[in-house]
Amino acid sequence: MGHSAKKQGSAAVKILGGIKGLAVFLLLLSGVINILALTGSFYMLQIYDRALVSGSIPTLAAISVLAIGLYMFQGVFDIIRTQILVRVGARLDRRLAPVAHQLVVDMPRLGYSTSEALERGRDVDTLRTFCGSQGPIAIFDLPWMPIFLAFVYFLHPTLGALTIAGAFTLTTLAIITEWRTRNWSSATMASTIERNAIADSNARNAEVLKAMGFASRAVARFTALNDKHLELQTRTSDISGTYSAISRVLRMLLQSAILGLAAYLTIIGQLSAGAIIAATIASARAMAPIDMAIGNAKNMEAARAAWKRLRNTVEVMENQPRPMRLPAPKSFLSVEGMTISAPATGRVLLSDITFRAQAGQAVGIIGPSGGGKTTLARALTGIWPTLRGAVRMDGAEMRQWADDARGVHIGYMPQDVALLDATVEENIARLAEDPNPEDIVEAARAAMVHEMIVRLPDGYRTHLGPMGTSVSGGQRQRLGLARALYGNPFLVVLDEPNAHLDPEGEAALTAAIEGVKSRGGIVVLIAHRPSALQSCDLIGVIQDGKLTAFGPREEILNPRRLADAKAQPKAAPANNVAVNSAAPEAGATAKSGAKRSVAQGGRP
Ligand SMILES: Nc1ncnc2c1ncn2[C@@H]1O[C@H](COP(=O)(O)OP(=O)(O)OP(=O)(O)O)[C@@H](O)[C@H]1O
Repeated sequence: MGHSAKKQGSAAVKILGGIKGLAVFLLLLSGVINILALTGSFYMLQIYDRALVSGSIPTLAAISVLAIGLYMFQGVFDIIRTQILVRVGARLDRRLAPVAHQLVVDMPRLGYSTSEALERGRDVDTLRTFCGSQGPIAIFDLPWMPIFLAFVYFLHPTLGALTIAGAFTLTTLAIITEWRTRNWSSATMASTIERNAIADSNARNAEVLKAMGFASRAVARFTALNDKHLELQTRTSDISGTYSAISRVLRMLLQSAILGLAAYLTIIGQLSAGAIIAATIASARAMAPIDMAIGNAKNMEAARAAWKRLRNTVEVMENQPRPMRLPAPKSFLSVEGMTISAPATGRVLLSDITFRAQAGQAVGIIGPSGGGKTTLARALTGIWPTLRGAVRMDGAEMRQWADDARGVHIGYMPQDVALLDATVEENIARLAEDPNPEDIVEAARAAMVHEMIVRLPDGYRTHLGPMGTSVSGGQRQRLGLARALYGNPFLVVLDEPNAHLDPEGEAALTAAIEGVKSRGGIVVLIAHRPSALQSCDLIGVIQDGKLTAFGPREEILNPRRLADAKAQPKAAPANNVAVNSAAPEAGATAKSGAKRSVAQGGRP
């Protein structure tokens, strides 16, 4: 507990570095503003008890000039305070936005919905907006309340006692408001995420909804969640609105009570006439921050929750070790007893996978749908961490590389290639700031997509639109291949790269694989169609989360075995035949094959 509190403290210190000093300054500035806010009360006292009694116009003029001067000072300090708060908000935003966005990028990969991830990004907005609102002003004014209480007490102890009782009641009300809105606010937040996740999913499936005419049902599903969200929001607003109204009424009641009590004290000769108004003004001013805090309870709670989440995020990010820079890998890839679980559910998807490939080799991974091939690709590229065992490049485990440094040596083409909302050039060069055009063209040529790109309206500078939707499925895959090959990475993982490819595209793919092999890279190719496996030296079969066979291609894709498999009556689709039928048998030999190939450094 103590340890984690200390860590949280250090995260907070890091974010708030420099801002804490400003907060102390703001607190002192608020003190000055609050003292100056007594001007009105003092003015009343002086008018009634001095100017009117003496009947002196010069006294009246002098008091008035002094009061105007003090009011102006108060105004100037108020402006300074607001401007500082806005800048504190901006500074927090500048510090937190990159961390929050890093989280937005990381969360979907770990099984969270994109809308939940985006909500974390909005936390920064919430915090910044709060800094520019009345909320922090109320917080900075609250500690100075005793000034006004003391002033009223000084006028008459009974008036002071009444004001203190009022302040106590209103503070209790503020605490109850905060406590009552807290749970509702988090429920409202959860419902916002749920509703936005459905909106996001509907938007992504727009074409399917239109084509098969179930858009209205999708809208109805969204509407139901939206109704739930609105109900929660209404309740939260009802609660804070009710308490805000109660607090306002109480405040008015208190003000009248003070006026009445002051009048009574005047009648019985214990108070001057000027003190009646002075006491009323000062007590109203004492209550103002509490009232403001209650009025802003919803925003305060939202900001508090946002701050807590962001602070925890910073803490997690801060505690990640910063790995040392390693030399570029150039010899081998080894997977050693690797077990992978789904980050979101913890379900084991791949267990005890072991194989090895040397520089210049291509490994084909085949197996039935849902067997775990994509999971393997995610593990090899460091997208998902290993639960047990390790993936190593030249002996160094994936986590020993910082993401940026490792990524340079990895080319990855996912099953569903989605491109960034950027130009062709930026997409291929992985958003590199000042990429070498020759490298981009080299990657494009290797993916045989250069000719296609130069025919686009703006060539390499063509903007691809959201998710790269302005190019065809096949073109997108070839651009994805070019991006994977950019910078000649050591390990190129291609997840069913031939799914949308025409014969020309397949030829490009084969040439690209040969290219990577000849320059001493390693290709891991996940494929359904055996035709794509020609360039592979090794083949692994992944079934039910296990590597059931691994060895030289000729051994695993034995033509006799294939023929035998085809002859079997229950043969599945051609591309799965080799996998489904040959695997168990191959598994027996290839498991030893796998061991042999590991022992021999992966050479067939
Ligand atoms: N993000 C995820 N969270 C939880 N389970 C997952 C996730 N992704 C995949 N799975 C599960 O892991 C198993 C393996 O999936 P994977 O995508 O690796 O299969 P695959 O062999 O690539 O299949 P295909 O050939 O159809 O692409 C499946 O049972 C799937 O339901």
